[in-house]
Amino acid sequence: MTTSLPTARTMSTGHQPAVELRGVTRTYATGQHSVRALDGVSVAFPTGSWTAVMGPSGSGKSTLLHCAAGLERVTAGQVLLGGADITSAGDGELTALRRSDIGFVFQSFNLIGSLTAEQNVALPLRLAGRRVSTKDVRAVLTAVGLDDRRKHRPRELSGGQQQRVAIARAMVTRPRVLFADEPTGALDSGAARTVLGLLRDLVAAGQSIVMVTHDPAAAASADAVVFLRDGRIVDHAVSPDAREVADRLARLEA
Ligand SMILES: Nc1ncnc2c1ncn2[C@@H]1O[C@H](COP(=O)(O)OP(=O)(O)OP(=O)(O)O)[C@@H](O)[C@H]1O
Repeated sequence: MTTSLPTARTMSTGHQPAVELRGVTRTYATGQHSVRALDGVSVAFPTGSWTAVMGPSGSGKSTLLHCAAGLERVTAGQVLLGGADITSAGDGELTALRRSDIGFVFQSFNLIGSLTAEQNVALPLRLAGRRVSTKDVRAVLTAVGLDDRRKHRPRELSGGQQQRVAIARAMVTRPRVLFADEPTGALDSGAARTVLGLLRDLVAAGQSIVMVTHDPAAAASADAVVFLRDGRIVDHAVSPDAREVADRLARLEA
C-alpha cells in the first residue's frame, strides 16, 4: 500500500504528488551477500508539503532520498517525478532532470571553497547552460538573508550561513522538489532553527521538500514524518511534535 501523506497545511496544491515511489526495492551487492536497502517502498510525497524521513541507522533513509532524486537507480519498482516516470530515464535525461527539477542540500554544505557565495549560487545555472541573471542570484541570496555576504567565500561564513548559501544554490533553478540530507546535522541549535525556519518559508511559498534527519526537532518542523526500518516504511505521523517523533523513533530502535 502506498503511504499517502496529507497535502500541506498552508495551501491546496492539487493531487499530483511531487515525487512518488511505487514498490521500490534497492539492493546492493557486497561480496557474496546482497543488502536490501529498500524493500518494496511505496510512498507519495505531496506537492507543496514538507516531509521528513526518519529511522534507525542503516534503515534506508539516504537510499530512499537518492532513489527519489534520481541520483541512484532502483532495482525494482518505479519513481515518478511530477507524475513522469523517471525509472528508466537515460543518464543524459537524468542529468538534465537533476539540473532542472531537483535541488539537493547536504549535511556538509558541499560549497566550492574557491568561489564566492554568489558564484556558488550561480553554478547550477552555468552547469545547465542557462543564462545567469545577477538579479535572480541576488534575489535567492536575499531570500536566505545573505545578500550582504554575497562576495564572501565559504571559509568566511559560519556553518549556518554556508547552509543558507547551499539552500540558495539549490533553489536558484526553482526545482520541483528540494531534497535535504541532514541539513541541520552539522549546525548548532540556533543555526539549525534559522535553517528550519527558512525551509518553512520555502514550503509556505509552495516548495515541496523531502528531508532526511536524525533530529526529532527538525522532523517536527515538517508537515509529516515517515519512519523507515529495515528498508520499509513502518509508520508515519502528521504534524507531530518533537516528543512524539522521539518516542516513535525510540520504539523503532528498541
Ligand atoms: N553503496 C552501498 N553499497 C553497499 N551497501 C550499501 C550502500 N549504500 C548503502 N548500503 C547499505 O544499505 C543499507 C541502508 O543504507 P542507508 O545509507 O540508506 O541507511 P540510512 O538510514 O541513511 O543510514 P544512516 O542513518 O546511518 O545514514 C545499509 O545496510 C547500508 O550499509
